[in-house]
Amino acid sequence: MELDKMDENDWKYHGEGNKSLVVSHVQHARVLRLLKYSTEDAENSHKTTEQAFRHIQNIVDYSQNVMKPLLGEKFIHNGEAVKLPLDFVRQLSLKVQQERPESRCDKVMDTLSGCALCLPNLTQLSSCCCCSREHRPPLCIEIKPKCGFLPASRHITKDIKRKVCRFCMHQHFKLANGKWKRLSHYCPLDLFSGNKQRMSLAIKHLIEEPQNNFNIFKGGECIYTCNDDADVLQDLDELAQHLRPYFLPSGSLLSRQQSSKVVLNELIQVIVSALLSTWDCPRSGQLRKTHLSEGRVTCEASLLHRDLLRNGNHCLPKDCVLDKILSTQMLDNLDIEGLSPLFKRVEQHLQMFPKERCRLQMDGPYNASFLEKVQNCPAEDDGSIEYAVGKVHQYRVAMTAKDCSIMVAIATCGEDDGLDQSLEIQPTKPRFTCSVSILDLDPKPYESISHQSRLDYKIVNHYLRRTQPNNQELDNLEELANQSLFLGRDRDGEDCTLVFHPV
Ligand SMILES: O=P(O)(O)O[C@@H]1[C@@H](OP(=O)(O)O)[C@H](OP(=O)(O)O)[C@H](O)[C@H](OP(=O)(O)O)[C@H]1OP(=O)(O)O
Ligand SMILES: Nc1ncnc2c1ncn2[C@@H]1O[C@H](COP(=O)(O)OP(=O)(O)OP(=O)(O)O)[C@@H](O)[C@H]1O
Repeated sequence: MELDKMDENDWKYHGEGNKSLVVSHVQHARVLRLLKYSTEDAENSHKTTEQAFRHIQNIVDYSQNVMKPLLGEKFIHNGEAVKLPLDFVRQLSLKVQQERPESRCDKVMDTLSGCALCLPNLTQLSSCCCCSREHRPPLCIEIKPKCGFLPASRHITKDIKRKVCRFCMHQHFKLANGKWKRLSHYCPLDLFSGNKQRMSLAIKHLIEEPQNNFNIFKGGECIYTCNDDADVLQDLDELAQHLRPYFLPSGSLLSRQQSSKVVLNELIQVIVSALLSTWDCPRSGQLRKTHLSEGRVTCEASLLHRDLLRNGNHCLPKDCVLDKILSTQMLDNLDIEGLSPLFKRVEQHLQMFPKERCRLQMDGPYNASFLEKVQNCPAEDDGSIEYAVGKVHQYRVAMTAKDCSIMVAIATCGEDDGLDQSLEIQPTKPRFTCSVSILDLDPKPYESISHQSRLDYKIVNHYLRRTQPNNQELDNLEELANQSLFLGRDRDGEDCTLVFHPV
């Protein structure tokens, strides 16, 4: 990419989240990820290009030096912080504006700094030689799985948190607040269970109600996502028509309705296989497995039949993508309730000794020493600031793993195609090669921990009110709220990307 010859016509809108907007190159498998900020911050922002560049470089460092060792080399793709010509960025912003979903237009793209993150386009298989010979463009499935376990911390004051997972409780809160109009029946604990039946159902529920947890791309174009108009149900038949050439032989005599069922089912099986694959030893019969303790793998809100939940196999092949994400999420072993007093200890320490912020790496740098603090935090609280900081760092890393996305790129391949480093799955069915990546590995700001505590309270309180009126636990919650450690302003009114808490 020649930075001095950037032309907005070579780029198109690809997608966006809460903090960044992504454009893809029309020919090369590259994307640019540009930061966004709220309109009020646009007026007040006095950030220099150097600060913006540092912010993006921090994201790169965190992904490379912290998340990559934890999640596995093979799933993480290095990005590069780049400085773009301002004129190009302004033209690009105008060009993509009309493509943006209304629900994301409360924030604007950063057109002031010219800084961005350049990444490989993960919706396109990078290591597959067969695409050149195949007419079918690669498919890519993006899943934002969210938190896959029930907390077991002794600090938990609300028993419901040991029974119903955060995602399922959060659904009710989101519905009440108008974020979504229908409940998703997806349960992350089913996806992370390692049990193929449970995983298949989890993916079926994602397809039925994708919200912001599921997208499908074909040849790099998004063909299936959540409708901005949440009243409209997803068109599964249209999706099946897109998928038909990949999963059904061309002469198939099945009716349209039958074939829809078959292809969606095939898609689900391919996704399950990819999520369970251990890239290093795909055909080894002796895969190591990660077992979770029984109580932590089933959510009472999941729609699955209790027998399946009780009797199923609950383990993930060691080192598959779900295993890596789950074990990183589980670095949060105190729950926000156990972390809050430690966060307060750190806050007080920093108030007394502001210069310690740097030594303790509260905002980075994200280097080997930061990772060392995460990995070698003492097991027991010895009352030290080092312990508190270690747990805060672990919690932030876990938050990143709870909010990342998985990209499963698949392509069909002919009989004689080589497989390179991608993995052949389902050898007896139409043949696919597949690559799995993890994206959105940004550091979560230290300050966001106070928001997490308030949000946790709101989600649980709302869920209990909704499902168990007149519950004694609510009185305890009220009391807890009054004693709340965090009296700061709610993030609902302050969330923004370019606040530049130096991360
Ligand atoms: O707190 P959660 O679980 O609602 O997660 C937020 C996500 O909401 P979700 O529940 O997935 O719809 C939220 O996603 P959406 O904007 O709702 O698509 C963001 O990913 C947010 O991260 P960040 O603050 O932008 O870095 C996420 O916030 P963090 O908690 O990761 O900071
Ligand atoms: N390297 C990539 N290749 C292809 N698509 C990408 C890539 N990075 C991001 N995307 C697409 O852009 C979307 C937004 O990116 P991303 O999730 O990083 O944004 P975000 O603002 O950090 O999200 P969040 O709301 O979780 O904070 C993704 O959901 C994905 O569809």
